[in-house]
Amino acid sequence: MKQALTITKMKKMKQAGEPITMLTAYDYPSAKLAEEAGIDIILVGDSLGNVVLGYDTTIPVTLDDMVYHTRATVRGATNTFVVADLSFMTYRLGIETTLRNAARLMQEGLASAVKMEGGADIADEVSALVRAGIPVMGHIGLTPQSVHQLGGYKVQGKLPKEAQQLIDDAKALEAAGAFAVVLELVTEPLAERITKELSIPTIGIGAGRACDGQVLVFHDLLQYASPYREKKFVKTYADIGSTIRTAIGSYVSEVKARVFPAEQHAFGVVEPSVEISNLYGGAGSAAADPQAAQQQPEPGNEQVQEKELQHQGGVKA
Ligand SMILES: Nc1nc(=O)c2c([nH]1)NC[C@@H]1CN(c3ccc(C(=O)N[C@@H](CCC(=O)O)C(=O)O)cc3)CN21
Ligand SMILES: CC(C)C(=O)C(=O)O
Ligand SMILES: [Mg+2]
Repeated sequence: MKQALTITKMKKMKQAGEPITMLTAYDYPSAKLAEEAGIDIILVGDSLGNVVLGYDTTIPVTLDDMVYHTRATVRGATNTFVVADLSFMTYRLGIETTLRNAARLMQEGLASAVKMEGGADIADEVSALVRAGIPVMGHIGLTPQSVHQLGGYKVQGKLPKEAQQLIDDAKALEAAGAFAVVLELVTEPLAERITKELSIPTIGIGAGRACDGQVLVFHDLLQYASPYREKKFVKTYADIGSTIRTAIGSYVSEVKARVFPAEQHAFGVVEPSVEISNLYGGAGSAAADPQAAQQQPEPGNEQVQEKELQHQGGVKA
């Protein structure tokens, strides 16, 4: 069984130029499959608000939602480094609240680390968590919890002033002790520059090819009923959405047409040829006694038959 990644090994991977792979997953089966596929890091992202809870944004996601999903995810991926998002406002109400909330993700959710959106503005919160032994992954660029402030899900850092702010934010996170930084929806040249200037790994989503790692959302890359499946930053690796839709459609048609359930899916249906031949000690004797072979057991008589079988077995032994 492979060993879970550590934050020390992630830094070594950056130095060695070995890409780090991260995938969001929100529950037991998706985490299990991601671990089996060899993913380096699982992120229990607050994007679960969009893809599994059906909200328009990540803002309604609560800390309870995150704890619940993190715990389920960790149960499915016991040998993978699991990072959990601190949800909207859970790290903006002071250091003490931030520590308490992150502690819940670690103790109740069993996460290995937390992620939070922001740069220099949350450096104090980041360093307080790190001092408390909680590894922190930063997240800058498009920060979806601020979607209303940003005016939409747009590429960030296009203007020189904005780009400089993002570089400063990345450095502030590194100085505060973050072990990695997610760069979301920033231009490739900016992501390259930040990646070069940091000693900690950058993990990109819609941030181009130069990052030390990449992250995508489970439901996006698998086209699993995701609202973001056709975006430029996503690549579709499978279309399980249409596989599921087609399969459920077949189930519906077969039930409507009384094709399913068939005889093999039902209990207590006796196939005389099999049962009777067993009763008389093998296919040969059943064939030798055509009257016995035709004998139909009465419905609900299975128990009696089973006793007879046992008796036969006892006599033979
Ligand atoms: N399923 C899922 N995947 C995600 O990647 C994701 C979420 N949910 N929820 C939270 C945020 C929202 N995200 C988004 C949402 C929309 C765009 C988008 O429409 N981008 C435009 C770029 C617009 C521009 O050029 O400025 C695009 O066409 O890709 C990007 C990221 C990323 N995050
Ligand atoms: C897209 C990633 C970085 C994220 O924060 C999430 O899935 O919530
Ligand atoms: Mg998130």
